[in-house]
Amino acid sequence: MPHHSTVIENQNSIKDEHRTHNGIPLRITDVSKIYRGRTQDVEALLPVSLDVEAGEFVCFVGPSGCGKSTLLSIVAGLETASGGEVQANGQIVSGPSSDRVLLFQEAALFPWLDVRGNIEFGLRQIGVPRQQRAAITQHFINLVHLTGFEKSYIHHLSGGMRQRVAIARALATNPSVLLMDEPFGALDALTRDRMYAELEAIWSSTGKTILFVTHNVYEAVALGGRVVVFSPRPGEIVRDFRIDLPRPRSLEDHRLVDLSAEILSVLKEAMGEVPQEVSNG
Ligand SMILES: Nc1ncnc2c1ncn2[C@@H]1O[C@H](COP(=O)(O)OP(=O)(O)OP(=O)(O)O)[C@@H](O)[C@H]1O
Repeated sequence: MPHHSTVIENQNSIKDEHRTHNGIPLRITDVSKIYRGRTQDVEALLPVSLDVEAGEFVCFVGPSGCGKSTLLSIVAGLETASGGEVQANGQIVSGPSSDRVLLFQEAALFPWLDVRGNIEFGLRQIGVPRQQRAAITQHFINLVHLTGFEKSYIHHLSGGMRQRVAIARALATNPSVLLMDEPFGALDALTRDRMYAELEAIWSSTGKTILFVTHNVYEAVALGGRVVVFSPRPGEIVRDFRIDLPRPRSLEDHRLVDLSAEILSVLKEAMGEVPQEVSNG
């Protein structure tokens, strides 16, 4: 269980620990998945292997139905693998853990609680004393730029603000891994662009390990230190790109745009589409 009294004071040392300690908090080894149905089975994932280092930001891109969400759920411990295993900090994952938090497109917040109540919910569950709870909650409200909205109810917030509440709630219990399944998929383009900058800043300041699923190659390149490309179902990894663009990233950076185009053409090739430039050349 994370040590909550240190969450705020040691924010920097937590970050340093993640950065300097080059451990492998996530090791995915030959993980495959077949959903067994009454009439037919669905082969969702072929054996997939991936090591993720502490503090890495890894994006998964691939066509709809290629098993990205399935893999994320297996890492979260919410779904069991048909073959292979996931290790988190050296332990085989056999169920959910407060150290690996999953966030979805629908922020899944409690409508009967205000922003503060939502963010402190998890802290209450694990018995963090009131005063400490209040301090940790306020810290994360400030971090996601919701200062002044502590008493707002969820239905009064925009989609982007809801996602920020969800991120703050996930961070409050100090997990080492955030698993994000298309968290910005339902947002308008402008809000989405703002959320990229916010998430990048949050990641930089907290040093969390992030696995981020998206359909959107541009989003993956804007955020990820790695972009892992999946083939169509049954999904397997076709490429693992390192993205060395400087941070904070500018969405107008032509290198970002060029790299997105390159990865998109790899994705299209995996989908059996011949990229335009290639067919013309
Ligand atoms: N519980 C389930 N039972 C049966 N089949 C499932 C189940 N969950 C997912 N599938 C199937 O497994 C395949 C992979 O699904 P998954 O949601 O992991 O893909 P995805 O890449 O995340 O897709 P999307 O980007 O559309 O969310 C799909 O064909 C899906 O229909």
